[in-house]
Amino acid sequence: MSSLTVTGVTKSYGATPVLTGVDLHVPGGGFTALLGPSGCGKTTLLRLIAGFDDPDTGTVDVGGRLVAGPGRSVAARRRRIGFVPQEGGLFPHLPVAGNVAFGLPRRQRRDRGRVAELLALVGLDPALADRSPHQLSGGQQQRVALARALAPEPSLVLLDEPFSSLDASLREETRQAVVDALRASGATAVLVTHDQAEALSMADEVAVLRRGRLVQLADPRTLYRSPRDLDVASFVGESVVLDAEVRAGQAHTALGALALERPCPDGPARVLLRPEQLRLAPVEGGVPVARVRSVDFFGHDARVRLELPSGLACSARLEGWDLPVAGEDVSVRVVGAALPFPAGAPDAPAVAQVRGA
Ligand SMILES: Nc1ncnc2c1ncn2[C@@H]1O[C@H](COP(=O)(O)OP(=O)(O)OP(=O)(O)O)[C@@H](O)[C@H]1O
Repeated sequence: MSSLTVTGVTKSYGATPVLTGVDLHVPGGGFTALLGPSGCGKTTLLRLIAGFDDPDTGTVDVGGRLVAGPGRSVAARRRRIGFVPQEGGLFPHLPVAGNVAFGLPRRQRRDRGRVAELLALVGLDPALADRSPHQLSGGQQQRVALARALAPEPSLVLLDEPFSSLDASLREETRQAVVDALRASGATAVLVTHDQAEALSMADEVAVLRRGRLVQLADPRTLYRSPRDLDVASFVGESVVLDAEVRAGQAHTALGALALERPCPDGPARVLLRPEQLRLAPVEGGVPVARVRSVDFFGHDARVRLELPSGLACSARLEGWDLPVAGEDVSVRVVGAALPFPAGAPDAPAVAQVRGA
C-alpha cells in the first residue's frame, strides 16, 4: 500500500493560474475524494499525479518515490498508477476479457483465471468475459474499466468522475461495487467528483478544492459538521445560515437561543444549522413561527421551504410521513447545536487544524 503526497503544487495554463499551491496527503490504502465546483482544478491535479502533465512547481510522491518535482518527471506508464476515466475508455474492438487483460503484464495476458478473478473483484459475473463493451450497461463498463486499472496491481488508483454518466440507480450500485473492489485490493485511491453525496458516502477523507487551492481536508463527518467556512458548508450540503448575537455561550437568533457547537466570543456572528436540525410542529406559544412556502417530496424524506417573519428563507428536511402544506404556519424548534462563525473573524487557519477537529 502506497501513500500519495502532493506538496506545494502549482500549475498555470498560459497566464491563468489553475492550481496555486496544493498540499495533499493520502495514506496508504486510503480513499480520498477531491471535491469542488466545476473549473476549480480537480482534473488538472489528477492529471499531474498521473503524469499526463507536469506541475510548474511542487512535488508529487507516490509510495516514497518522487515521481514529479524539480528536474524530475517519471513517465505516466512507469508510475504504477491506475486511471479510470469518466467514460471508461474501453477498447470497443476488444471483448471484456481483452480489455481487462490489457492491464496485465504481458506474460499473464492469456490467463483467463486472473481475468475472472479481476471481474469477480469488481462484482461482475466472469461469464461476461466474452461480451463486447457495447453489450454492457454503463455501470458494467465502468467496473470493467476499474478491473483493467487494478490488473497491474497499481500503487494508486485515480478515478476521474467515473459515475457521472450513469443514471441514479446504476450510480449507487456501481459506487458500492467500486468501493468494495478498492478495499479488497488494498489500493490507495483518489476520486474526483463534484457530487458532495458521492464524496461524503464513498471516501475516508474529502479534500475540498476551491479556485485552485485545497481549503479543507477532513473525514466526511467532520467536513459536514465542522466546515471551515460557510462556503464549504454550502458546498457539502444544504445550510441554514442565521445572523446571531452570541452571549454567554448561546447564539440568539430568529429561531431562538441556540446552543453552540464550539466556543465563540460574545458579539455578532453567523451560525450554521443543517436542515435536518429543524423540527416543525403546529403553532405553539413561545416557539418561533415560520410560514411554509413549498414542500419538495422525495419519498423517503422531504424538503420544506420556510419563510421566517423577518423574510429570511430556509429549509427543513423532514421524514416524509406527516408533512405540513404550503401556506401553513408552523412552530420551528432546533435540535442539536449551531456552528458559530464570529463576524469579521479571519478565515480558519491551516487545513490540518480542521482535519483533526
Ligand atoms: N490544457 C488546458 N489548457 C488551458 N486551460 C486548461 C487546460 N486544462 C484545464 N484548463 C483550465 O483550468 C481550469 C481547471 O480545469 P479542470 O478541468 O482541472 O477543472 P475541474 O475542477 O476538473 O472542472 P470540471 O468539474 O468541470 O471537470 C479551467 O478553467 C480549465 O478551463
